[in-house]
Amino acid sequence: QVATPAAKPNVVIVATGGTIAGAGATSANSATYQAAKVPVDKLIAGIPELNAVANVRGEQAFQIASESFTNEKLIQLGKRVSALVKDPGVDGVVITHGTDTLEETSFFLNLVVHTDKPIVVVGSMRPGTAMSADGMLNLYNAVVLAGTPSARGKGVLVAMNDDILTGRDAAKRTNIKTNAFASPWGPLGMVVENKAYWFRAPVKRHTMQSEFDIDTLESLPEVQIVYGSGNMAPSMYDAAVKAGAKAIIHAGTGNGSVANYAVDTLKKVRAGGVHVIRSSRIADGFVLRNSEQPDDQYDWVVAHDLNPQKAKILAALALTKTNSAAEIQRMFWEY
Ligand SMILES: NC(=O)C[C@H](N)C(=O)O
Repeated sequence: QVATPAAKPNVVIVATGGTIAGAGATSANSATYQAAKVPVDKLIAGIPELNAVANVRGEQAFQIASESFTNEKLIQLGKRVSALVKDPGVDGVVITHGTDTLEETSFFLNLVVHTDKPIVVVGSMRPGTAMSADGMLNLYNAVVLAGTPSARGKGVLVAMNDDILTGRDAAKRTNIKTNAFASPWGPLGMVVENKAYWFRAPVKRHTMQSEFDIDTLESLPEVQIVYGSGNMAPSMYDAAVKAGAKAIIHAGTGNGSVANYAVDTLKKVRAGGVHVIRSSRIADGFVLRNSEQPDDQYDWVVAHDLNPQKAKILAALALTKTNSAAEIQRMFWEY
């Protein structure tokens, strides 16, 4: 009796642009190129091996370098992904994305799309025209992962440089090398030769367990980041408030520390109804309540292990639900 081959999974690639869709003048241009040039159908046609692992079709959501993402684009992308995963004919979704803000988008989708189907965000550090371009294998691995049943229920995933990272933690650590992405808590696993190997699973709330739902979201409150350093200008916080921020992420030095000459300004910001959330500018930051500053007394929030750009995403979503600092802090512990 001849075994019938397992049906190939149906995977949709939603393209947004980035270097994975980039093109350089010569094959030696690995760092000088134009992002967001190659359309999704050409990306797919460039990897005929995809046909062996999944039934793939592409959609072009945007064609931008990801530094140009906005809240409106995040919501538009989230709604499209949410609609796709509701389709019983779709087994998984891959999103091709620039690497600059890939970590924000992957965390956002991890928080707002209610599905246990694999959603895999992927990018590349070199354009497809460069020697040793990384986009082809990254995209191939992402499609393999999106069609892998064991990838279900693990939240949004990031497939870069053979690693499987959680969309919650994945962060860009360098702007030139192909091993650009890492998580403070390590990868979940690896994709090697069409197969996903798992070594850990996420424990924070995501997707199906999330209280945030893209289907009920139409906009996000303004949140801005102020970068901490020596010789700060406290007026930067006032400028963020003037720009309409409903929360300010303080990307502090070390423990999320605040310069003594800036504390009064931040206390005034809080007194004016804008939330203050202490994160850290360092890689792998970990900010504890009442360390360095009396957060309880000032009614401030700490970002826990979330870097400033990820804290910005969660703070914006939190503000769609509550204006209580205590409730916002609960969300930073749980997601
Ligand atoms: N590697 C990349 O994708 C960088 C590019 N600036 C982007 O984020 O779109």
